[in-house]
Amino acid sequence: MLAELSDEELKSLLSRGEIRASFFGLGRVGIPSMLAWANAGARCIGVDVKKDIVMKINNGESPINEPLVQDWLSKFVRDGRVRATTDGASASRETEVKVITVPVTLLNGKPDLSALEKAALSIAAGLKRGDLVILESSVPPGTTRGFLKRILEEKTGMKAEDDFLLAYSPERIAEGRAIKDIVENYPKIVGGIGPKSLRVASALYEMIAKKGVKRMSNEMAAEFEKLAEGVYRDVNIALANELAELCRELGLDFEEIREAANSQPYSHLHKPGTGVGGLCIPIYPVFLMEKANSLGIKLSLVETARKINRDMPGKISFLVKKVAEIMELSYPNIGILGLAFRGDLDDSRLSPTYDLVLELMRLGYRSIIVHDPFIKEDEVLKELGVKLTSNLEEVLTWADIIVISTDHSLYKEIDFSKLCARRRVGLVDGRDVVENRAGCVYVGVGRPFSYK
Ligand SMILES: NC(=O)c1ccc[n+]([C@@H]2O[C@H](COP(=O)([O-])OP(=O)(O)OC[C@H]3O[C@@H](n4cnc5c(N)ncnc54)[C@H](O)[C@@H]3O)[C@@H](O)[C@H]2O)c1
Ligand SMILES: CC(=O)N[C@@H]1[C@@H](OP(=O)(O)OP(=O)(O)OC[C@H]2O[C@@H](n3ccc(=O)[nH]c3=O)[C@H](O)[C@@H]2O)O[C@H](CO)[C@@H](O)[C@@H]1O
Repeated sequence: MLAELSDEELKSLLSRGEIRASFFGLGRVGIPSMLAWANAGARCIGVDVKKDIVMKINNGESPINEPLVQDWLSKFVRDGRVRATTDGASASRETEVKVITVPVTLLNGKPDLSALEKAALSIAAGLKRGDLVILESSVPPGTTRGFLKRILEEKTGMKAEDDFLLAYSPERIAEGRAIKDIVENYPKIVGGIGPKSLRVASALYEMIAKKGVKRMSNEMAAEFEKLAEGVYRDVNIALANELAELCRELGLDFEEIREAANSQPYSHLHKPGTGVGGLCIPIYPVFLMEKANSLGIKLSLVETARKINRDMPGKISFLVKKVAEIMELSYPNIGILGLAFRGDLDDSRLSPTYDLVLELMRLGYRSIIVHDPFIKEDEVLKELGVKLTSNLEEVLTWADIIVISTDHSLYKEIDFSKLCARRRVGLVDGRDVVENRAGCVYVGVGRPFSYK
């Protein structure tokens, strides 16, 4: 029984490979999380509903593009330290620790806990007295002590904290540096349903996160902390978007203002852009607003910020319209650079580029091609009848107006002034990343129009 062991005994068991852990949800968070536990000594069983992911992992092949993941995965699968299955109940039966990293997103604007429910039922089917369950997905406050605890207790007849341990610990990774974020970059935030759960989960995480553990007063504080991190970002991005528009209309470069303002430690102006995508930042504010509304509280700043960011693709589409008018083009060929929601990733989930395409279509533009260096095909664009290409030259020579939607490093290397010397090109810089733009009909999200 984990709760009967001291912190030292727990750590020693983990490092000696005598603690078995299962991971429910083998995605961009779950795989790095599982590998970080394996790296600390755990014997791991990954669980996913997708057979192809399970098969790839058992073949030592990473289903995701993340630094270190392929090396660590092949090593730990070869050592027998990591394997995967679709059978969650058996994985739960065969492990003392169960970590949940399934997606918790939105369905019709409301929190969607369906994947969490399925994972909880699988875990309950194999939950044993003394086991530890840890929820790592970002969730609305109260999900662990309400939704998750209820399923686990009802299905097993056991009591959380008394019979099995239950903790919440958010994954704070950023795709592209997931393993380093877990193992090196940040302290692990841990909250327990009770003191025993907190102590055992913290002792184990201390073996994984070099920056140690921040023990929270309870599991809801840990849930809330994670959402607060994300909402801080969404609100600050909205502030940047609002100030950038004013700078542009005043003939100022917001990038210059931002850099100067941030030269003192109390200003952290964020970057303006085409919008806010990914499975985190656009979703966390909704979790908090939903909870607040249920208590009759209005988070008006959070709500306003979300609206400002949601409106960005529309604002960018109007800049395209303005550039087309300056160039006297009624139906320009529009090349959008970037489908991924953030630079140098192959993840397009909730990408603002989708909304940008729809807004341009709403303005009557139909001749649109999207470029992305990392994403080869996309169902949504296919359904919209919009071509996706990885051939940058094709787009740069075809487009009358080029829109930078994602801050991929590749786009910062393009010499747009050379391109604009050859022919008249409009350039809408949705991420204010273009330096050499002389000769283009240019406007940035936070930079004024220039035609020379
Ligand atoms: N992606 C990020 O940058 C990030 C960062 C921090 C936190 N998070 C949180 O982590 C969660 C997961 O994000 P992700 O990017 O890893 O998602 P993902 O879509 O990459 O991976 C989720 C995996 O879970 C699997 N799955 C779904 N239902 C399942 C079930 N019932 N049992 C087992 N597996 C199941 C899916 O098949 C998929 O492989 C998010 O909801 C978010 O709250 C994400
Ligand atoms: C653990 C976790 O949840 N980690 C999160 C993860 O978040 P993420 O992977 O979703 O990436 P973000 O960087 O937040 O970008 C989201 C969208 O916002 C746009 N954006 C961003 C900054 C800006 O100044 N202006 C913008 O317009 C950007 O283009 C993109 O569309 O990593 C971040 C650190 O990278 C963390 O802080 C954040 O908690």
